[in-house]
This record gives sequence, structure tokens and C-alpha cells, in this order.
Amino acid sequence: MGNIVFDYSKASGFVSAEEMDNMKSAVMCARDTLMNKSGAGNDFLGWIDLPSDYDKEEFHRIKEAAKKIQSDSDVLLVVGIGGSYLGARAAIEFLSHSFYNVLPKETRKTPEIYFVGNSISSKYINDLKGVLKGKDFSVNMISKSGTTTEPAIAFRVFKDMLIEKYGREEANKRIYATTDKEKGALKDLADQEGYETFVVPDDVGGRFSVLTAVGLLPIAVSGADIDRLMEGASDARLAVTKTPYESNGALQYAAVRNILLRKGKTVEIVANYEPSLHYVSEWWKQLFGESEGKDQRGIFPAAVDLTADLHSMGQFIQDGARIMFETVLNVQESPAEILLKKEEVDTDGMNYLAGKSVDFVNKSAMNGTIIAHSDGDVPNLVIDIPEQDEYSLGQLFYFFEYACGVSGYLLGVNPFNQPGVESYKKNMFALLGKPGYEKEREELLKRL
Ligand SMILES: O=P(O)(O)OC[C@H]1O[C@H](O)[C@H](O)[C@@H](O)[C@@H]1O
Repeated sequence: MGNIVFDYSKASGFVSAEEMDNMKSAVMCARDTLMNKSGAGNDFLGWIDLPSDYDKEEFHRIKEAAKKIQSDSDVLLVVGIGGSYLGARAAIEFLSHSFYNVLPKETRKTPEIYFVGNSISSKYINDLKGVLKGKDFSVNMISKSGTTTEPAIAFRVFKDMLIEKYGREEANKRIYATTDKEKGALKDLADQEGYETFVVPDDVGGRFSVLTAVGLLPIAVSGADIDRLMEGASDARLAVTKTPYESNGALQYAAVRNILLRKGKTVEIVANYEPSLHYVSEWWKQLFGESEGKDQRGIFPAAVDLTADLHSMGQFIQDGARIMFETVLNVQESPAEILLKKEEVDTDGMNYLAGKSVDFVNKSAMNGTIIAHSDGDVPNLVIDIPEQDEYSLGQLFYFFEYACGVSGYLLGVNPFNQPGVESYKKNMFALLGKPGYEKEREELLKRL
């Protein structure tokens, strides 16, 4: 039950103790703005105390609904986009088996889980319809606004498939709507059709909502222990809100990011050495990208899966434009010790590794890469994650959410809105011929 640790010692050549000291007052001011709820976007700070004051009745209902889905469905479709699916996918892939959906049901014992509605690909939707043939399935439609186009399109397709398969009454019992408590298109439909509903709290924005029903229901269906997830988040909340700057990893991460940005490091690359962390990086990209990327400011959030991407992006990171730093997500404990054996004929020259573990090789690649990239003027930060379990992940989610809020205020932006996302939606609605967008449509058609 270890704690995640932020370690910037490997970037000591790029960030001095003096610079960190000099950042303290600005970081503490940003932190106070967050905690006093006196900053821009202060209507969306419900996530800060979520782990300790989550609605007990809702939490219980989530677990009960998960059990029902586990018992009556071979497949759960999670329909959502952005913060309405990334956290759930990040957690399920981080916590479950690397080949979760492929496992035989007798081994997995929980439904296959597929994510749809985060793109509008006919091929993807059609392929998924094929996967569902002959299988019992349920749908968790997740949308805080209830009107986001991509999930709404996917929901129509799979709602129709449910009704065709089971009839309207049974189909309605297999649809779980996670949306606004009182208002919105999805809430209205859920009330009209009798879907079981769960709440996206008004004061929690999508990218900060993984520790609400948005993430918790799909994560519980996968068999993960959401009590332990919330325990990790709750302990992280105590750590990051109570410990002083000098020993507060979240505040130091925010400080280091800001120092490096001022030095021209405008790209942050989150690097994992475990493929099952891919969606943790995708969740992190939305959290920081959508929180900080405004007013022509911010650090561009990127992600690589190592060592795979060392053979694709490694060249650029080592020798390309010196605009980036890396944040390495290091899972300390390997779940299995796979030892390499000596071969009679050393055809591949690997016999020197006989007796060593695969994890030793992975960790050596990580340590060697951190040094090589640091030598190439790419500062490397490390977040040590004790193991791939619910407690560590709950800590990690909260650590990043808190650091993001502080970092956004440090940058001088509102970390909790996303006005830029509306631009594409307006153009899409116009091109779709949505009523009320006739003028925009006329203009856009000239530009196609
Ligand atoms: O949950 P929804 O209202 O459907 O929103 C889903 C996503 O789309 C929005 O446009 C924002 O970019 C995200 O912050 C949000 O998570």
C-alpha cells in the first residue's frame, strides 16, 4: 500500500533548488486560489473533496448496478467521449488483464467492455455491432451535457439494437444513463424511458469526473475494487492538501512544469513503460491539455508508449527540436518474474541476460533512456507508482487532478473551462444542417 512519489532529481541539471524556492510563493498563491475557491472556474471544484464526501447511496447503487450488469450481460458498451470515457478506459486497462476482452469469460468472469461514441467511425460501429451478435449486452451512456454529438450518434445505433433484440421494456432496463442530476437531453430521455441514472455532479467537469459514476460504474463492472480506488484518492487528497510545499509532490510537479515552460520546454511527453498505461496517458492528455491550452498558453501534452515508441519517436526526442521534457510513469513492482534462460546456441547474443528477469530488462531500458534523453537536453521527471492496483491508481488520478488545478492557476488561465472545444462543434453543426446554423453553413460551404 505504497504511495506514489514525484521525483525530479533526474532533472536537477535543468531545475535548481533556488528556482524551486523562488517558485514557492507563486505556487502557494495558486494553491490558495484553488482551495479558497476564489479563482476562475470556481464553480467546478467539486472534485477536490469528492473522495471523502462521495454520496454513499449513489456509491452503493453503482456497485449494485455493476453486479446486475455482470450477471445479465456478456458485454458492456460504454458510450462517451473525452472525460466521459477516458478515465474509465484508463482504469480498466491499467487494472485489468492486458488482454481483458480476449480472456475466456470463465477466466475473466466479468463482461467484455467496449468503448464507443468517442469517434464517429462507421467501420468501428459496424465492427462492434458484429462483436455483439449473439451476446447479451448493456449500455452505459455517459454524457454530462447529454447533447455531445459523437456519443449521441453511437447511442442511437446501439439503443436501436437493444430494442430490436429485447423489446423496448427490457432494453430500457439495460441502459444506464450517467448525466446531469436534473437537466439535459439525456436526463429527460432517461426519465421518460425509465433508465437507471447516475449523476455527473454539476460542480465536476468532465475531465475531472473519473472518480464519479462516470468512471466508477464501468470500472466496477470490470471487477475492480472501487472502494480501494477511492481510498487511494482520499489518501492522496490528504497528502497533497496538507503537506508543505517542500515535500508536496503535486505542488512540486506544478512548479517544475512552470519552470521548464519558462525555459522553452513547451511540450511535455508522458512516457510509460507498460502498454496498459496507454489510456492513463490519454486521460492525462485531456486533463492537462483541456485545462491549460487556452489564451495561446500552456504546455502541449503528448504521450509515448515505451520502449515501443523509442523505435518511432525516439529519434526526435533525442535529437529533434529541444522543446520538450518527459514525465515518466514508472510502475515499480512487476506482477510476475519472468526469467530468461541460457540457450545452447547464442544466436541472438542474449545469453548474457540468462537468469535476469524481463522486468530487469524493461527497467534498464527505462533508466538508460532517462539518462540518454537528459544528456540530450530533455529533462526527465519520474512519478513512481508502487504497483498496478486500485489504491495506486486512485492516488495517481487525484495527484494529477490537483497538480493540474494548481498548474493552471500558476499559468494564469481558468483550468476548468473549455471554450475552444465549441469551435469545431459550431462548424460541425452548420455542416450537418442543424437548424439555426444556416448562416454559418452558407459561409462554410464556400470554404470546403
Ligand atoms: O460528457 P459530455 O457533456 O458529453 O462531454 C464530453 C466531453 O466533451 C466536451 O466537449 C469537452 O471537451 C470535454 O471536457 C467533455 O468531457
